[in-house]
Amino acid sequence: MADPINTRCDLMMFGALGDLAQRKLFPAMYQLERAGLLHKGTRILAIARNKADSSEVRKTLLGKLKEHVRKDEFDAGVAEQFLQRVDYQFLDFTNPDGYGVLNDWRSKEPSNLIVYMATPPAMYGEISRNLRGNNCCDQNTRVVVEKPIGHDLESSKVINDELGEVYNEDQLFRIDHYLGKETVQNLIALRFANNLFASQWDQNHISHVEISVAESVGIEGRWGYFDKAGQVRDMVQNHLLQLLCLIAMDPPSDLSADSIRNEKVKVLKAMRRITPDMMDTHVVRGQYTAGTSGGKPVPGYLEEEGAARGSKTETFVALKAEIDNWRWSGVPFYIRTGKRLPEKLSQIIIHFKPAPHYIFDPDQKHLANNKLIIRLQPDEGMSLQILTKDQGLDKGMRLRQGPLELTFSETFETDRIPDAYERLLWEVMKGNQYLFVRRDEVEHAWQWVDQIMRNWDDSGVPPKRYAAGTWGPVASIAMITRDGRSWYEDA
Ligand SMILES: NC(=O)C1=CN([C@@H]2O[C@H](COP(=O)(O)OP(=O)(O)OC[C@H]3O[C@@H](n4cnc5c(N)ncnc54)[C@H](OP(=O)(O)O)[C@@H]3O)[C@@H](O)[C@H]2O)C=CC1
Ligand SMILES: O=C1O[C@H](COP(=O)(O)O)[C@@H](O)[C@H](O)[C@H]1O
Repeated sequence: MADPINTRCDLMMFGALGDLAQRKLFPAMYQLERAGLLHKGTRILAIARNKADSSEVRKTLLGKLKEHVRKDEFDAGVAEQFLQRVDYQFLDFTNPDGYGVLNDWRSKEPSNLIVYMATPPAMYGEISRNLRGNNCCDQNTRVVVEKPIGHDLESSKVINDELGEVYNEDQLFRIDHYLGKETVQNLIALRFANNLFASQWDQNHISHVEISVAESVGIEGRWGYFDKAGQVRDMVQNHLLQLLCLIAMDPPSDLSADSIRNEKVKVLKAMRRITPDMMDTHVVRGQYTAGTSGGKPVPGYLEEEGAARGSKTETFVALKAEIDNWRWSGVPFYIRTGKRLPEKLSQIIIHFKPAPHYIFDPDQKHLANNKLIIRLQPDEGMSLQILTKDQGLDKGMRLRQGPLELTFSETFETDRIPDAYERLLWEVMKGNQYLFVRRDEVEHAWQWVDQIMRNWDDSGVPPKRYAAGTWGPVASIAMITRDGRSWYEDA
């Protein structure tokens, strides 16, 4: 068990009554309380624009904790203790004159301050200026901002500039919640603690890599947000490119934030631009139509609540990415992500090249490459597919493929895997930036995805349809089949 934070820090939560705060952030802080990790003096100021008082908001938060914390992890006593830390302040974030009360709250018991902006990103600059204008922040303030930062490179620069006017880079904690997932951090351990893999991790030994992040949910009532974003901005620009970087980066010299971030940036810079002539072979965009999910009928994207007719926003994308550097030359990274796919499943598959000289049954040659399957969620673990001799006198030297299997929950008898936001909030309190994204990472990632979206805008070609409950448009299967390969579950 980790030790509680020994320096007190207080938290101002902007957007405290929004979806993210209620569903993820308060439950995560409740879990830190349950684990005894919060400093006993830590206070939380929930800030939103609903006119309410602290006791009403505590009641609302209690209801949300009951809804979003697993039943066997909910303890009324811990919830009560946690909610005692919470005060509420209503405020229109755009009104600079309202921020004085925040300063009063802060100066009652000064401490290190964390400002969490669970608000639309366009507000980050204004909130920051208003905080500074009212002396609510200083050089020790840590500021947490959510993704996506902007909707393209240009708008992200504006937001980053606005944040940079008030805070130094070492005060900024840009969230990508995938970096808070235990299994994603495990990629660093897998690669750099096991020389077995480190020595095989390049184009000499790996033929291609697959990264799939499939969601069974649709857009969950978030049409207003999602239709402006789409799956590339919502998932690829951040989560999938971060996964790709962790798989592709060179070994960092240590575990410091900048060593890791420097290596990730090198990968992003080496990614080959996808030009208009590559769109047919390297990119597939899709949009779901009516179908089924969990055995029940579900509407298509254009029939979701609040939908506008004729939207071309993608709910699925498959990409063939290439990294032009010494390590990865000629090794495609096939990535795909979508909503309303058959199941929730995030996995990375490393396909190793076959042995240089094959001596077994020619009919079995297709089996002859090892695969490392890294399951990020659910059923976290990994499996190395290796070839052995089929047992029995009659089998000769026939081969069979089987797994060396590591399922974390079984092998390590883990009680529970903490939610990403628990880890991330805990790291912010400790002031560790290694699981957060630096400005140049965000901007290089935008640069790469922007050209894809520009190509879509220029061509005007609509997304390909796929029925909810299927693995995306058939074109995504054709994209990988053309290279003589298949997505792992089809193999
Ligand atoms: N929800 C999610 O699952 C995820 C969200 N994010 C990011 O997190 C951030 C928050 O998202 P989400 O919680 O979904 O958004 P919501 O719209 O649900 O919440 C935003 C909150 O900010 C408040 N707000 C907006 N403008 C003002 C204002 N001028 N004055 C006072 N309050 C204001 C809203 O109040 P009101 O309700 O009155 O409008 C609401 O409480 C976004 O940056 C999003 O991209 C990232 C990953 C996942
Ligand atoms: O950031 C986001 O992530 C979720 C998927 O996260 P996961 O932890 O459940 O895999 C996605 O549904 C959402 O649209 C996106 O904004």
